[in-house]
Amino acid sequence: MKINKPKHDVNPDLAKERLKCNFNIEEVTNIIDGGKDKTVQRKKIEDIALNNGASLDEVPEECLSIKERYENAVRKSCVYGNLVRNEMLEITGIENFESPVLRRTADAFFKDISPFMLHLGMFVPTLIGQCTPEQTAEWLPKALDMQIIGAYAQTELGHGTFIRGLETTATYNPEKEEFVLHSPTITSYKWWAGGLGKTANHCVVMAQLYTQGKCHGTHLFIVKIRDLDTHMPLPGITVGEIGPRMGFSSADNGFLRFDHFRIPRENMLMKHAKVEKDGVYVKSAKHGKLTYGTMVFIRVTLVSEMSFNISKAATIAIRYSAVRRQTELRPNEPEPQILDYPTQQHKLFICIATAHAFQLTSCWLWNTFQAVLADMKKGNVDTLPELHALSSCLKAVSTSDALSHIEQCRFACGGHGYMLSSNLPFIYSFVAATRTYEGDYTVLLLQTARFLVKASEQAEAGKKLTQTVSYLNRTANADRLNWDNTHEGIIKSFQVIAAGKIGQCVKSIRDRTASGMDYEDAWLMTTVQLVGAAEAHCRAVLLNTYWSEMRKITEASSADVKKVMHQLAVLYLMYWALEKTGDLLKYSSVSKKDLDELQRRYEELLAELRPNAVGLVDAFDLRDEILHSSLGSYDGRVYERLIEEAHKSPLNDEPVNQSFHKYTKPLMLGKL
Ligand SMILES: CCCCCCCC/C=C\CCCCCCC/C=C/C(=O)SCCNC(=O)CCNC(=O)[C@H](O)C(C)(C)COP(=O)(O)OP(=O)(O)OC[C@H]1O[C@@H](n2cnc3c(N)ncnc32)[C@H](O)[C@@H]1OP(=O)(O)O
Ligand SMILES: Cc1cc2nc3c(=O)[nH]c(=O)nc-3n(C[C@H](O)[C@H](O)[C@H](O)COP(=O)(O)OP(=O)(O)OC[C@H]3O[C@@H](n4cnc5c(N)ncnc54)[C@H](O)[C@@H]3O)c2cc1C
Repeated sequence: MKINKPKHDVNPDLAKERLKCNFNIEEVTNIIDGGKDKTVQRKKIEDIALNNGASLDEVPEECLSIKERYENAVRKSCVYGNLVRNEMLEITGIENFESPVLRRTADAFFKDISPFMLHLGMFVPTLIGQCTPEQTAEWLPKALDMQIIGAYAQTELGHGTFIRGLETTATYNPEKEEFVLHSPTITSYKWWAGGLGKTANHCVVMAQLYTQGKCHGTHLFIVKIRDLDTHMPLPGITVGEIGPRMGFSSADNGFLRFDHFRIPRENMLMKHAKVEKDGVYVKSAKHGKLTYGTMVFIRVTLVSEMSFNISKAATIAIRYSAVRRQTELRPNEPEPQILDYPTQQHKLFICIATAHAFQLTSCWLWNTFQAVLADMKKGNVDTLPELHALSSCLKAVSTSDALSHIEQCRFACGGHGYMLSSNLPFIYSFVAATRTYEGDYTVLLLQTARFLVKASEQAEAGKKLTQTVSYLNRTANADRLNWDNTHEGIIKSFQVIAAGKIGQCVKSIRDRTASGMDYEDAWLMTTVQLVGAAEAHCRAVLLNTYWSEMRKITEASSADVKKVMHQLAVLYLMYWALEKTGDLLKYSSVSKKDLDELQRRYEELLAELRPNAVGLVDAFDLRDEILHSSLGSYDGRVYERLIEEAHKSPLNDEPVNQSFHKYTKPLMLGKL
């Protein structure tokens, strides 16, 4: 397999690691990609993206000023967007414009983020999901062809989570057949939308719809905010960038204020509800939350996005750990590779397993999402609540886990991991945002908890539940599970933990209402437990899905690949069992002896996986251009690259910085 042709000789330690690998790397790559043909397709697309010199930066992007960074990112986005439009979509098919493969190639162009990301990431999906056929015909081709560039402006300065509390108004005027968009307060400024500040000329806006003197709640509108020729903001629009932030530094997150800004009636996105010419409001949707569809879609895609980010961090940290040597174990012996330390393996091997767990779960979630869309096309919205509950908890837990694993990867690289040239800080700050955007962690787990409490009550009433909560039917009357030290036993114990926690929440709410509290207060008082219950449910889903999908997907694999994939999944089960020993002790008959045995097996498994660690991250097949890391390149020439990157610092442009003459010398001479 032709990958990552090294420019230099490979670091000898890394070369030795590759000889130790005892499975076929390409076979695992094919599994991750979803099949051999998909690997071939991905490589073809990567060649198109990466053989284009425009992705290269002469000066590292982090060394540029805010303006230069943005301008450079726009330059690269245009080249990249053009490649997507003219060459890559021909290979994936236009319907796959958001394929993870395209997403992956974007990383070769942007260490941080493209100002166009939200155009493809949210604006286009909103047009696809919220327009009537006529509206789709009007706007979608222009958006896909980049003739119009859009943002998704929902969040306001005063409200992000509570969508019903948004203040922007869209008031219908039947005489002119127009909506008037207005921002009535300072807190109603649209805030945060990616690409809105300087890049977009259109945006989708979430606003409270008023017609015939009545408010009908939040609806979506497409709004042209800038002149397409001059790019000047239109009269009635105040738009700008919100200022520097922790990450997302090469994009332009924006603010937007409307001053009685008029748009045609046809600009309301009318798939699920419409306003007739005379102002009559007509709702066609069978479910009240279909205007939130883009968020559900993005939550679903974020699970695969997290797998990708963990795989990048794990590749960097494991290759580095094979090269780095530190501390004598015994006098006069060579210092070991830090990858030989079990504590290092504990930090890192879970990252490989988690990347696989999230990848397989994301494929399964994607299929569930497609099935729900198909149901909805037939007018059946019954499966939506389960999808909402699933996508909410998987988004929350996958982003949160990804963040802590990526931080562990940085810790695993010691001081060098703190360097921007390692790329770990970029990956970390990018993923840090995902825990908040598209629904904050706690808020989304509480959405799942609502579903679980209802499901638990239905199980209690003897109703048969849907697949992801069917364990509540089986465990409704179980108190403590008899511990069974098998893989299936661990998965079952997580289902029992989830059932136990949900049951405890239901009991707390009931006890509180019985003692006179109203339901809202009883719910509020129980929210700490409810978040824990939803997390436990999510862990049960993740463990079960990873295990069963891994077994399915490796059915036809070679024995060595089957073995290593199996080892990773077992590691994942054991890691979480050991992380949650308190819960196991509470909800199962597990003993101290069982837990000691589990710990011993876990430590043995780390040692068994050790020879395959580099092979496993090579199987992610992340080209150097995508990794952007001085520590994680395929050739492992870590120290040479660190020195090379240091020389690129603008502070090294001259031997003496002018500040010496201006400030330091006068201070030294007492002349300041
Ligand atoms: C050219 C270069 C390009 C380069 C790259 C290209 C590739 C890019 C590809 C991919 C990358 C993608 C990147 C994405 C980047 C995203 C950036 C960030 C964007 C944003 O953040 S947008 C804003 C997101 N905002 C939120 O998520 C807000 C969170 N809040 C909510 O979702 C809701 O308000 C709520 C769920 C918390 C509560 O809503 P509400 O008050 O209205 O509802 P409730 O009363 O609580 O519930 C009532 C009822 O409804 C159910 N419900 C709620 N939501 C949904 C839903 N979405 N679907 C179905 N049902 C829902 C809820 O459970 C209740 O049910 P019950 O009554 O209990 O039955
Ligand atoms: C990098 C980035 C990009 C973004 N891009 C976009 C974009 O393109 N378009 C867009 O519209 N928005 C965007 N957002 C906004 C984002 O969607 C919101 O910030 C997010 O949904 C969280 O809402 P909030 O900021 O109002 O947080 P808040 O809701 O104010 O949360 C603050 C704290 O309060 C807690 N909290 C809030 N409500 C509850 C509750 N009911 N129960 C318990 N705890 C609660 C939360 O858990 C959190 O700890 C972006 C945000 C970021 C960081």
